[in-house]
Amino acid sequence: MTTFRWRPEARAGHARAGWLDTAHGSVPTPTFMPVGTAGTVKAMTMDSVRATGAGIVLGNTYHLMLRPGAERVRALGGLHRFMDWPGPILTDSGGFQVMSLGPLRKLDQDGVTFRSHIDGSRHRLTPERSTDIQHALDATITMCFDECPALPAAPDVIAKSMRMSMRWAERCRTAFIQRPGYAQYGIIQGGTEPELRAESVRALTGIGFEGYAIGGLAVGEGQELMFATLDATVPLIPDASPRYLMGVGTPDDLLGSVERGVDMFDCVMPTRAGRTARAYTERGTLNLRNARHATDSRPISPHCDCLACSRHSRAYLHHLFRANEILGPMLLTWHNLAYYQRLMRGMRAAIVDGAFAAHADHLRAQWAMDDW
Ligand SMILES: O=c1nc[nH]c2cc3[nH]c(NCCN4CCCCC4)nc3cc12
Ligand SMILES: [Zn+2]
Repeated sequence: MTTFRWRPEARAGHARAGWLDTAHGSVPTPTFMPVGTAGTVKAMTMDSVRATGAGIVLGNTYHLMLRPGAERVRALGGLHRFMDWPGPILTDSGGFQVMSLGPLRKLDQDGVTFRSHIDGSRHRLTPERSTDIQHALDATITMCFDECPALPAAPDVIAKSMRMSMRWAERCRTAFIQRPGYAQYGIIQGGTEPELRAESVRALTGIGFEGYAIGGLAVGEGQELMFATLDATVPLIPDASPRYLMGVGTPDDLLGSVERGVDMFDCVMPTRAGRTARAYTERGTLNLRNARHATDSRPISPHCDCLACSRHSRAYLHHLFRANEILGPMLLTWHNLAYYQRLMRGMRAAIVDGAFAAHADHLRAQWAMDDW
């Protein structure tokens, strides 16, 4: 019987390398979760997701409750069976997606009523309903139902929103069905206000969760304010608990956040960029639609073992995107996810080897050289 827990392996300042043990296997941290919104990592098979080195993927309550429906996924054996992903799955709780996707929504102290962006049908999410849906999906890690306020916002607006999310966290914890190897994460809110962040951490650790997410960021506040908020918040989270920064981010965001003690990440950037001809490399990004790649026989990256880099040239990817061929997004999404996984593995190895500071300098120097 597996107990859900994060095990430390090595440290470098606030940065940590460890293992996340779950009912669906153990994952090395720090870890990047490919976004599998509607039960698929867009343009990827689950075998190719595994081949990139991913250990855990993210699904979305909002999308899956609208289509195909949580009860249907439960009847078909849960999300692991449905999408044929045997590893751990974390599901976001839906509040953020309703506020950013759902047209016509009404927020009240009890939850949110909204219309589906797919067919306009009416739906309601509450802390209990979101928790029940994530149980029906058989999510390995269930996220609390919260409100992510738009930034910038006045401190009293942030405080009111955070305190409502803390009341919702209590209701989520009550509704959560505890099972060995499964987890529920509280989501820390409080905008960019250190005192409100501290109040939120106290509220959530008072309830007690298997892990803690830093929510309410990557909503336009900018990297400097995001890092300052991490500096004020992460040290207050119990050391033995896994920390997850939601919606982040660029390679530079990931490096700075790992430096500040974050263990888990998710972001649509590598997959969305893969569909829009933007390639991530050790020296920054490339727009492969650009004519300068039309005759370039080199791989996207000489350091990459993905299908695109081992078998094809930049010229071929350029052609595929110019011709609007489906293989373009497939190959480039694979490459971008492989790059993100290689970045996480490299940071982890440097922490274990006691060389993290030097590795961070090397990464930043490389990204500054966009000369290929
Ligand atoms: O506070 C949150 N609670 C629940 N889920 C969240 C998801 C989030 N995703 C983001 N940011 C996503 C940023 N991403 C960057 C690439 C383009 C699309 C948006 N902040 C979040 C905060 C939250
Ligand atoms: Zn590659």
